[in-house]
Amino acid sequence: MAKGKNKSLEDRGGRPSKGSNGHSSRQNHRHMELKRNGNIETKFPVKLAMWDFDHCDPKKCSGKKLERLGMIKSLRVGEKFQGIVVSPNGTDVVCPDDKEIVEKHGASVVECSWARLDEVPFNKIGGRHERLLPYLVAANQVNYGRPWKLNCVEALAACFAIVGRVDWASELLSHFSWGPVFLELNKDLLEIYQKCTNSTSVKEAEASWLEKLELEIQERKAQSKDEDIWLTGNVNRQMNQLYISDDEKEGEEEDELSDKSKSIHYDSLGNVINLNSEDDGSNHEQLENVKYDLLGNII
Ligand SMILES: C[S@@+](CC[C@H](N)C(=O)[O-])C[C@H]1O[C@@H](n2cnc3c(N)ncnc32)[C@H](O)[C@@H]1O
Repeated sequence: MAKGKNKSLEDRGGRPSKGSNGHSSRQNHRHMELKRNGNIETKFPVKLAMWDFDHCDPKKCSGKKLERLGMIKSLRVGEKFQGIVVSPNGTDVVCPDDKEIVEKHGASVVECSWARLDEVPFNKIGGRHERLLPYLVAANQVNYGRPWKLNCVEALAACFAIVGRVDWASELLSHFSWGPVFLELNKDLLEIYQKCTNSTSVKEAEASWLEKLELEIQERKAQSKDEDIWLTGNVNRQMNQLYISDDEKEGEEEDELSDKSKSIHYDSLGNVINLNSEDDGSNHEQLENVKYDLLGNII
């Protein structure tokens, strides 16, 4: 047990500190350890934070990995964040004009499951600068090749890259074997977003990119009448297997999609909007059979 000045409030009989999930959390102990080691908040040039709802397996979760590395701070429900909050609850998208806020106050994310967003008390978290991300494609092993649904480290890196801090984005992603692929995969698009100014101009750039993609898809479909490459599935996803270490493969988080996904469609955040009514979302077995096109639609 901790002694003297290292004793936690809990050890001293005070009220246990709580994480976002309301538990007296191991994270706090980890924070104490990191503080004692002098590691916390010294490992990244700006503040990184997350509200962690403990929906994911700690071994598989990018936010938790950043926490283990001493790079990100866990926030409590009720606590607000001054910097950019990259969140599904945003309305505007991250834009280069956000650079000053990012450099001054940092960036945060909401560590939760995409399938359980309705359990997140968005009114009790967040801040003045909540932002969506524009169209970008995930490189993580769970949602590889899938647009919009980035994991936490990708979301933070995307925010940094859009405001022109690619150096910070690279540094964050360098801790994940697949991480650098995120910047490669999205290089052209990130360069386009970096040339924008405000949220409206990023949305316009996104719209014209999506239009271009849609055209490419139509052209490819027309060209491949006999030999339909779309039937071969998400080529990006297959390629990604090359980048995954055995450790990470073991740690893969299952997606929340069911085998009834042929009738699933997504909104602009990649959320399911017409899940078959009798589907309780519990059947994960067919995940590997789910294929996406470049717009994130199930094919
Ligand atoms: C839903 S969590 C999933 C985390 C995942 N389990 C992991 O290992 O990192 C991903 C978080 O990243 C941020 N994020 C990812 N993609 C986003 C987007 N397109 N718009 C806004 N926020 C996004 C949000 O904070 C979101 O809650």
